[in-house]
Amino acid sequence: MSVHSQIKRLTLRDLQGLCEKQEPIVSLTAYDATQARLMDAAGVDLVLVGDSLGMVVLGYETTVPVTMDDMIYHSRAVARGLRRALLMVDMPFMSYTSVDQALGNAARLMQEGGAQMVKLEGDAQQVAVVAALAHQGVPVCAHLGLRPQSVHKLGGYRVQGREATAARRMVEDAMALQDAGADLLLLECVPSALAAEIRTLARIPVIGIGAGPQCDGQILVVQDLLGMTDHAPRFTKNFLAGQPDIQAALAAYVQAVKSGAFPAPEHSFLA
Ligand SMILES: Nc1nc(=O)c2c([nH]1)NC[C@@H]1CN(c3ccc(C(=O)N[C@@H](CCC(=O)O)C(=O)O)cc3)CN21
Ligand SMILES: CC(C)C(=O)C(=O)O
Ligand SMILES: [Mg+2]
Repeated sequence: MSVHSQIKRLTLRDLQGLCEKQEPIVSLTAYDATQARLMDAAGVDLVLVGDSLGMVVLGYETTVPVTMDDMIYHSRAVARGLRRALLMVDMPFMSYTSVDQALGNAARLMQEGGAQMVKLEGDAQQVAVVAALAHQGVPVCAHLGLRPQSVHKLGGYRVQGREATAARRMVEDAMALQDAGADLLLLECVPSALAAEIRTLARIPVIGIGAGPQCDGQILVVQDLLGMTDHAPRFTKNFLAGQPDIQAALAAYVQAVKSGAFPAPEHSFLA
């Protein structure tokens, strides 16, 4: 056995273990091998090749134009940079409209892209797809709240679940996706109290972005953390400010999430 195989690759069970120990799961997006290598070394637990790459890497206005080939190209690069972190990859817009299509595309993300888990934006409509993936042994993260692939339907990137009926529906959707076999929930742009309620009810880890401090883990887009984006959403923070280099910024983010210092109230939506 070579010395290079000594570092253990995290698994879904390890993420569940962190959750049970109440140790926050630290997650970031990555789009290339250099980013992946640096965040892996900094102790990031879960790396997402997000379809946000359409915006922050490719310069589109939304994530809608992103293709399966785009996702696989970047996943392969990120996979080469990781030794410890678990690799999750987004299923892009319209790549999971039926069970058969979702199975075929998840297979490509795992076999060609090196994904250990896939993520899809969903509500109760995606229960059959999540169940089919789970039955085939594909770990799945269900992304609720603000679902950027629906931006043209939503009419903008807004906080979701502010009204009582929408909040109720989100709780029901989260439970339905969990019961269908989802292994993780990701909540984007939801009031902190709603995220806390879903986390209390869920028996699987809940990762938040703009979902307040009471989640089992936190995720950010790496360009926001490094202060590279034009108008970063308010739930982000520039962790490079005051740090000498990118390694130090990544270490500061890991420390801030593990200690519970991030997100602070100004990064959260109170209602
Ligand atoms: N750089 C970047 N960071 C992200 O977090 C991100 C992307 N790109 N692209 C894909 C989606 C789109 N996301 C976004 C984009 C904008 C807002 C935003 O401006 N939100 C308002 C909230 C408005 C309200 O109160 O309803 C904000 O002020 O943060 C939120 C999420 C999150 N994702
Ligand atoms: C913002 C995260 C959760 C995401 O889905 C992405 O980067 O595409
Ligand atoms: Mg995404």
